[in-house]
Amino acid sequence: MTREWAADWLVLGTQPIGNMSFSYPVMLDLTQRHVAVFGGGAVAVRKVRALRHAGVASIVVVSPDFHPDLPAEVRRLTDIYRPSHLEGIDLALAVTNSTAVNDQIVRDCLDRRIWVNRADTSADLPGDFVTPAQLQKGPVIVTVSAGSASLTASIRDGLADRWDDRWTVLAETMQKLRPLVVASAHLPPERRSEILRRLAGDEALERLTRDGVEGFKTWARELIGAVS
Ligand SMILES: C[C@@]1(CC(=O)O)c2cc3[nH]c(cc4nc(cc5[nH]c(cc(n2)[C@H]1CCC(=O)O)[C@@](C)(CC(=O)O)[C@@H]5CCC(=O)O)C(CC(=O)O)=C4CCC(=O)O)c(CCC(=O)O)c3CC(=O)O
Ligand SMILES: NC(=O)C1=CN([C@@H]2O[C@H](COP(=O)(O)OP(=O)(O)OC[C@H]3O[C@@H](n4cnc5c(N)ncnc54)[C@H](O)[C@@H]3O)[C@@H](O)[C@H]2O)C=CC1
Repeated sequence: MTREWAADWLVLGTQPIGNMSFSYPVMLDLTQRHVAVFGGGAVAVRKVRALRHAGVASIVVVSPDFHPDLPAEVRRLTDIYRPSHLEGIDLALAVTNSTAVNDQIVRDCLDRRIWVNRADTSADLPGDFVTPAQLQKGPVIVTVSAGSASLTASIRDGLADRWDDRWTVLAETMQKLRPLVVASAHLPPERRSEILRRLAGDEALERLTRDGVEGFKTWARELIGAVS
């Protein structure tokens, strides 16, 4: 009896959690893009902070009221959502506390081919993307999407605890050295690939452990210098 119940539970457990149709990860450059956020509550505050951190060209928040923590620099439009607010917008976030309004925003964005996120969930009108949890370590951004906000954040925190600080040093070094390797036009492509692999591989990690950051950087410069 217990085993049958357990088996049923396991079968249920294989169903997708939440809406897992958001399955194509991208990293967006929004520095030339115009974003509209509909709703001015706590979720808007979090999303606006992340957008500002990403250097978005312009953000407008449209809402009848605004949370006190909403960044002061962001443009505010005291109004309820209207389709005319979508003019000139590249990306929209439907974060009002009304399912019907969020539905309408998603519909209007689909009609206009504007990419849209919604903070609540809907099977019929899910929008185009969800915002994952993120962990930033120097130039490295790790994102997590698990189909449940709390699980997503918890996995992100688990990854943060397991972060190897040597990866941050590798990424910072690679940011400087990769352009030099790529610009070495006289090097055969396979040699360039080999150098880039060595700068990112186990040997690089071992050098960092053994020789410290400065020793590693000297090795990396020599590796490039020897062939350029
Ligand atoms: C589908 C998605 C849509 C989207 O927003 O894109 C969505 C939906 C919903 N979130 C809800 C609740 C909460 N979400 C958070 C926090 C975060 N939520 C984020 C993403 C997403 N949330 C997308 C899925 C991402 C994925 O899994 O792939 C994070 C990762 C990124 C971000 O948005 O910044 C950010 C991490 C912040 C961090 O960095 O720690 C907190 C905690 C807090 O507020 O402090 C709570 C309260 C606690 C709880 O309930 O878990 C509810 C129920 C609302 C209700 O009760 O009605 C819904 C609706 C529903 O599930 O139906
Ligand atoms: N994705 C996520 O991480 C989370 C999502 N949620 C969902 O997001 C929704 C919003 O959450 P909160 O910001 O905490 O709610 P909130 O109640 O603090 O804010 C909602 C905002 O929407 C505005 N609004 C209402 N009707 C509007 C309209 N027609 N046009 C423009 N703005 C309008 C309100 O005036 C208010 O400023 C919740 O109802 C919930 O479904 C909630 C928590 C986390």
